[in-house]
Order: sequence, then structure tokens, then C-alpha cells
Amino acid sequence: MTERIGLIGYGAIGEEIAAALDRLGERDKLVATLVRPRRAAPNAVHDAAALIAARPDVVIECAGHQAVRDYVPDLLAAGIDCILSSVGVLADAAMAARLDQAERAGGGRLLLPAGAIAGLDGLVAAALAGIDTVTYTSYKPPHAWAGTPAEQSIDLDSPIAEQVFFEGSAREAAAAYPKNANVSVAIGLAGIGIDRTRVRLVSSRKVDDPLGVIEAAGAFGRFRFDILALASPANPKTSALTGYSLLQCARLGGAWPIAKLAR
Ligand SMILES: NC(=O)C1=CN([C@@H]2O[C@H](COP(=O)(O)OP(=O)(O)OC[C@H]3O[C@@H](n4cnc5c(N)ncnc54)[C@H](O)[C@@H]3O)[C@@H](O)[C@H]2O)C=CC1
Ligand SMILES: O=C([O-])CC(=O)C(=O)O
Repeated sequence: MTERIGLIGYGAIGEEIAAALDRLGERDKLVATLVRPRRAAPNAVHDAAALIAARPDVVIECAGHQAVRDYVPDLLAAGIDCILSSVGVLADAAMAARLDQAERAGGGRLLLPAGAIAGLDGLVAAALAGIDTVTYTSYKPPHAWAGTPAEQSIDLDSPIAEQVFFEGSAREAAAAYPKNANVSVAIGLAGIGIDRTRVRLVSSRKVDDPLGVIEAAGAFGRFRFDILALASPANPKTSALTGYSLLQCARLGGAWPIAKLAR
């Protein structure tokens, strides 16, 4: 079991992880939290060097795509395993190559857990058996899409029950919606790739919390996963399940359904 955990970011997910460690009686495992100056957090540090100096076995990133770019290559190069929430950053091929290179140079593993969704194990198995199509549809209430490019496509205040405002590949979804479509890339990497995985993003008045639907079909048969995961109380964009997926990945030393198995 992992004894020393570091965090990058102390927002909705970071606070949920710290609270879960408290409930488990494992708070001492949180050896450093990388936050912006003046942000209070358990064992707060403010740069990658200080995080590395705290000697975590594993670091959980829950801060966003830019934080991955800024810190994760150095951590991997220092031999530290990194668990990403912001899996969508791998939609940027140059960044994915940089992370691969840092892994090879330093020995730290880049771990990509299921986050807000479920079913990666089925996708990984089906990828071997043969999958023809994978579609991920993300339904979130209108306010969860505020501050995203959805505002340029649709009127979020409209009384229309459901508005599909994006249809495209997982790569396109993750690049355009970095705070809402990270799981598209986890699904893509587990299954038929991020360019062949289709994504639909929907502003829906029929749900109060994020509803993710994964549908896959092929030589293996077909399956459908519906995940109605309650939104984090602190962030309507984020399913509260996410932090627990990241934390279990850390606690189990990376032995958790991870998208990267299939790459
Ligand atoms: N894989 C998945 O299933 C999901 C992934 N995510 C990812 O997790 C990220 C975090 O989500 P939440 O906790 O809900 O967001 P949040 O906005 O509540 O918290 C993010 C925190 O990170 C901090 N932060 C940002 N850049 C930083 C930096 N460079 N250094 C230190 N701190 C920094 C912010 O100040 C904020 O406190 C999202 O941006 C998204 O990329 C979110 C939901 C699901
Ligand atoms: O939490 C969710 O429902 C999914 C999400 O935001 C993401 O994939 O970035």
C-alpha cells in the first residue's frame, strides 16, 4: 500500500481526497499539497521542487491541464508515479510525447484512472476481442457548462429540455472542454483510440448531476454503462466519484483500472 501521497491542486477534488483520507484514518499519508501562493492546504508547497523534496511515492494531479504541463514531466523524470485527473491533456500529441519521454527517462509511471466513469475494464478487454464503435455521451445540467465554449453554441438559459452542443472525437472534446471531457480520453485510450471514439456533450434539464453514458459494440458483443454520479458539492462540472477513483488508484499502488493498459 502506498504510504506517501502528494497532491497537485486543492479544489473540489483535492479537498474530497483529503477528507476521504481523514475518514480512513490515513491523513498522515498526505505529505505535500502543491497549491498556489496563499492557498491554505495540508502540508502546502508551492513548486515542483518542494513537492519532490517531500518524497511522495505517488502524486495525484487534480488541478487542470496547465498544472499537468507545468509539473508532471519533472515529477515523472524524478521517478515519482503520477495519477492524472486531467487525462484530457493527452489529446495534445506533443504533450503526450513529452510525458512518455519523462516516464522513460525517470521511471515514474503515468497512471490514468477511470475518474468520473466506470467500465474501463470492459473496454480494455473488448479492445482485444474487437470493438467497432465507442460513443460517450455526457449529460450535465446547464450551469455545469457555464464558462465553456458551449455558451457560444447554445443559450444555456433556454428552457429546451436537452441541447446537444458538441459532437466529435474524444480528442476534439478534451481539447475544447478541458474541465468537462477528460474521461473522453480515458475511454478512448482504453478502447479504440481517442480519434475513433465519438463524444456527444449535452446540456440537459433532465439531470441535476453528471450522467455519463458509454456505449460500445463490436466482435465482443455490446455494452452500455450509465453512470449517474452526483456532482461534487464544490464544483458542478465535476462528479464526486472522481476523487475516490484517484485516491484508490494511489492507495492500491496503481493497481486499478487504468486507461493506459491498453495503449
Ligand atoms: N478524469 C475525470 O473524471 C475528471 C477530471 N477532472 C479534472 O480535474 C481538474 C480539477 O477539478 P476540480 O477539483 O473539480 O476543480 P477546481 O476548480 O475545484 O479545483 C482546481 C484547483 O486547482 C488549483 N490549481 C489550478 N492550477 C494550479 C497550479 N498550477 N498549481 C496549483 N494549483 C492549481 C486551482 O486554484 C483550484 O483550487 C479539472 O480541471 C479537470 O481537469 C475533473 C472532473 C472529472
Ligand atoms: O466529472 C465528470 O462528470 C467528467 C468530467 O468533468 C471530465 O471528464 O472532465
